[in-house]
Amino acid sequence: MWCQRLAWLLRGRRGSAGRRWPWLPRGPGPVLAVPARCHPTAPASPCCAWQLHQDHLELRYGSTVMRLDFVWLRDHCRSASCYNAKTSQRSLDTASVDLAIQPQAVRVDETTLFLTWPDGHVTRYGLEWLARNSYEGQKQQVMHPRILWNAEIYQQAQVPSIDCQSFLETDEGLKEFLQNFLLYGIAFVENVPPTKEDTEILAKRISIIRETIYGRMWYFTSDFSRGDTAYTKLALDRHTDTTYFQEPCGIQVFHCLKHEGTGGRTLLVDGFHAAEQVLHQAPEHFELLAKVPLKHEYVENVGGCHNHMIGVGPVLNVYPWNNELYLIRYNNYDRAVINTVPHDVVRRWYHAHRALTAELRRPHNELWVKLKPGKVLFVDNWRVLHGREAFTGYRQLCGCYLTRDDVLNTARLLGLQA
Ligand SMILES: C[N+](C)(C)CCCC[C@H](N)C(=O)O
Ligand SMILES: O=C(O)CCC(=O)C(=O)O
Ligand SMILES: [Fe+2]
Repeated sequence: MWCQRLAWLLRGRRGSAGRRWPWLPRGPGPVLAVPARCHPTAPASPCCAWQLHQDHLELRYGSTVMRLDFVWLRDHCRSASCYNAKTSQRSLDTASVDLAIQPQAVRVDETTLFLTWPDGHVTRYGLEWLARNSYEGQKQQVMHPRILWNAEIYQQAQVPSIDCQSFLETDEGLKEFLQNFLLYGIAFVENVPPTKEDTEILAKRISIIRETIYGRMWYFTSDFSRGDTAYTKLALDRHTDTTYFQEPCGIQVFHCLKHEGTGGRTLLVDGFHAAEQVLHQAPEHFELLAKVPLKHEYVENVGGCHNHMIGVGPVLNVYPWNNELYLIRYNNYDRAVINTVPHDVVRRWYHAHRALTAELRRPHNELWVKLKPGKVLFVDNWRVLHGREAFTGYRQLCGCYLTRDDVLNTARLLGLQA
């Protein structure tokens, strides 16, 4: 039996105080009868214990109990022949791993798990690395630390705007800006010269500009030059943009270059805060909004502009392993005919949508700001909804969309979790 060849060694984290445990081979099925215990030498020290099962290794390290599949373990060997540390790429051909592979020997010392495979290859795994990278470890973490807000929470936090020069010329300024942006989903840069060119320089400092049917850097006024209500003086209810793209734009940049008139304030609402309220009040609504796929559509035939875009996806998008929200698609103007939902679900979906809308419309969730020349707003279009009050007079905005991956890339390079 393979399990008889194992080194039956169980050690406390401090190594030498470890004890041997006789683990009885039992043929197929869970092999282990004796529960693994940990024997730390110091009472409060984290400890490590392991147990072998038919297809996985159960490893307890500190407070994390990990179930590590043998194929997964072989696939994640970081030895020089399996992994190129220079490029951080796997060299091992995963398809060459026997899907019934089992380790021949297991050993754990205070920092490392050692596995010997049937061909003699030895893999070492740092215990800290396993705790961070195992499913169980990942489940306990959030991908994106955030502060969900309503108007009061945001205002009380007194999140500062970042000065343009510090944003452009110092890593500290850029990092502070990105930290605010990641936490709240909105961030401001001030003292920016009110031109499209200067706004573009700002955008390029953190990302690559995402060119769309609206162009790269866009200007817009209420001239109805495009077939969309944004190009009028009408009020716009809270929404996210480009819901009709298969991948909605990640970030939207707004710079109001001119407004001679009244009204035109910008409305901002934290979509994740509202969704979280729905989750607590009625989890079945949350689940429907996260499961039911819908289409959004953009049909334009104005002047020389002819476009037809369709995007498919649920209103709420969550990571399945921890239920963490990562994208809200909410635009009642651009929502297409619902033809992807069977009749016995559609009414429940409308109830769920109503519950979310009611949350999004609670006055205490509304943050109203008047954009002024010189103050540039960055909005996480995967999280924060924007809208605007109707206005009079001449109002000109410029801005652009940014590719999300590149904003997060910049944040990670500055040491932020993104
Ligand atoms: C920002 N800019 C004026 C260029 C485009 C506006 C797009 C408007 C569209 N209804 C949507 O929500 O996606
Ligand atoms: O005019 C505004 O302030 C915003 C309009 C809008 O929603 C957009 O351009 O995406
Ligand atoms: Fe918009």
